[in-house]
Amino acid sequence: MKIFSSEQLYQADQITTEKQQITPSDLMERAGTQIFNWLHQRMQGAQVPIHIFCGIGNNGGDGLVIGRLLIENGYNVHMYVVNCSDKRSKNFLINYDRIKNVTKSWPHLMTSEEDFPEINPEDIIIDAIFGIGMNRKLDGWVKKLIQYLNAEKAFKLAVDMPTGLYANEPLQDPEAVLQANHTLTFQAPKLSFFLPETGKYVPFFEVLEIGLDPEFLHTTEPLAELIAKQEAQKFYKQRQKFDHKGTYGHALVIAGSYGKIGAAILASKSAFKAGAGLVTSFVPKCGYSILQTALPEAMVLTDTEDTFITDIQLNFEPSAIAVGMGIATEKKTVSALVKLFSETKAPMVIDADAINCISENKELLKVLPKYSILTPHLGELERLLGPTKNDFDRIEKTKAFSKKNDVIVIIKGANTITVFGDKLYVNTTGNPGMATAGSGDVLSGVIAGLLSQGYDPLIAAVFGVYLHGSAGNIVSQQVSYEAVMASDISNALGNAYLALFEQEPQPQEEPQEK
Ligand SMILES: NC(=O)C1=CN([C@@H]2O[C@H](COP(=O)(O)OP(=O)(O)OC[C@H]3O[C@@H](n4cnc5c(N)ncnc54)[C@H](O)[C@@H]3O)[C@@H](O)[C@H]2O)[C@@H](O)CC1
Ligand SMILES: Nc1ncnc2c1ncn2[C@@H]1O[C@H](COP(=O)(O)OP(=O)(O)O)[C@@H](O)[C@H]1O
Ligand SMILES: [K+]
Repeated sequence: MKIFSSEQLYQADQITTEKQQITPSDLMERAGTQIFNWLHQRMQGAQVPIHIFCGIGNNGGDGLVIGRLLIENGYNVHMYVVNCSDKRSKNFLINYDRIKNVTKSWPHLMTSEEDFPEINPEDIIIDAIFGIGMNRKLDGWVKKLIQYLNAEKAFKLAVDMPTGLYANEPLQDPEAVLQANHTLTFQAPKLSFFLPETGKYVPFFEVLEIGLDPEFLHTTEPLAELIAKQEAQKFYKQRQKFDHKGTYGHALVIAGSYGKIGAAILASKSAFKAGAGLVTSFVPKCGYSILQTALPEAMVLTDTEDTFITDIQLNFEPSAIAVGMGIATEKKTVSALVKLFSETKAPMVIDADAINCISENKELLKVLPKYSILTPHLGELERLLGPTKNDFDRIEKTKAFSKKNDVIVIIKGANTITVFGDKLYVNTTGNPGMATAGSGDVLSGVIAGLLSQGYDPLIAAVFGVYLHGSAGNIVSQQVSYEAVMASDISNALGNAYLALFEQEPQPQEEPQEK
């Protein structure tokens, strides 16, 4: 699914009205009707008080349409206009006028704190104050209204976006954002829903299609691409009957130091689980017996040094490499990386301490192989790029880094984002159970396993992140978030592949009366 910017959505709006020969207020009617249908299906006429707060722009206009339809269908509706400015939009005014046709009680005009209504915990609040058109900080009584509503226990439903958030710009005032329980967003999710500083205000959302021009939606390069099952399925390469282990490549995992050999085990095992034909682990000498015991399927090569990596000597040509998990940042390790980066032709995943080595020794950037995949968590990323001001600044700096160095960067987190030049891929799988030691090592192994099977680096990155998160979801459903361990995620990779083509359970039909 595509994530469009607010500018693109305005453009889509305009093209749609032109091509479909409808008025903007017809489009608003569609949008409001979608939300009404959503509510009506769930409420079935229940007389719960619904408080609709409408701004003075088109988001407010949507609120007025929703209110009108609810009133027409006999719901218990209380409408308010958050009258913070005289500049009411044309389509707000059209729908303001239409309210007259369905009720004698005109929406309550709010102009100060004194107008804040009483709301009970069982009531419903609909936030149609601002949507994608918010263009400045909320202040004065409007900010107080948001805080007042946040303090209420009533269920809060946001129209298009929670008021106070921007679609694709950083948050200005965390104390002036509506804490919506649910958001119904039009046509495409917004980038801010997926970033840590802003996404926390959008715990649940659904996309409601409003019939924007399909050609525009199809042909426009989006701000980002959301990767869910439907997208992930397209990446999968079917195995052929006469394939043999050579077909799936020989992955090399360079990892571990004294006390951190587990990183090499987790990554090597995950490369196998992702489908690599052969896996060799390169570790300091101290890791030899540990690896041979823990993972008999892997071949093991060792450094001359006992406790850390100093010189990577190979006796084969790997088809993919994952390097850096638990290798520390000793000077000799940095030299070994310079040599590896300069000489190796295989596609590479660069993780953890290998990223830290780059941050501390910028000369490594000069030899970074093209299309390498870097997999930093936020701490590693800040070390690499320097401090960033906010989530959006971080994305822009990562794009610049990716372009300058011709690499793919995976920003790991709740919604991991893969960055390649200006392209962004936002992952939808994963859960807080995966915030556990070693889960990053598993991801590096998975991506190396995909690379070794011949997946293109960008696809290996995006697909690997999806499968890894999916495995994490499968495990957490079995054992709880708390009990997820990295080795469980690795073990669940097989189920993640199977889940890729599993049919979703169909909703049970209501029993029919005879
Ligand atoms: N294609 C789409 O996405 C569609 C969008 N529609 C709705 O239209 C919304 C966008 O409408 P608008 O562009 O009118 O924008 P909004 O309704 O979000 O409000 C913006 C208006 O309020 C003013 N304003 C902005 N920030 C303010 C602040 N902090 N304090 C006081 N005034 C402020 C602006 O000058 C502008 O007039 C969407 O979010 C959606 O709800 C639908 O009606 C139809 C289709
Ligand atoms: N809250 C979360 N939701 C979803 N995924 C998460 C969450 N926290 C962590 N993860 C995932 O777990 C992995 C953690 O990686 P990392 O921090 O490198 O772990 P380690 O260094 O212990 O191996 C990443 O893939 C990240 O996206
Ligand atoms: K809103």
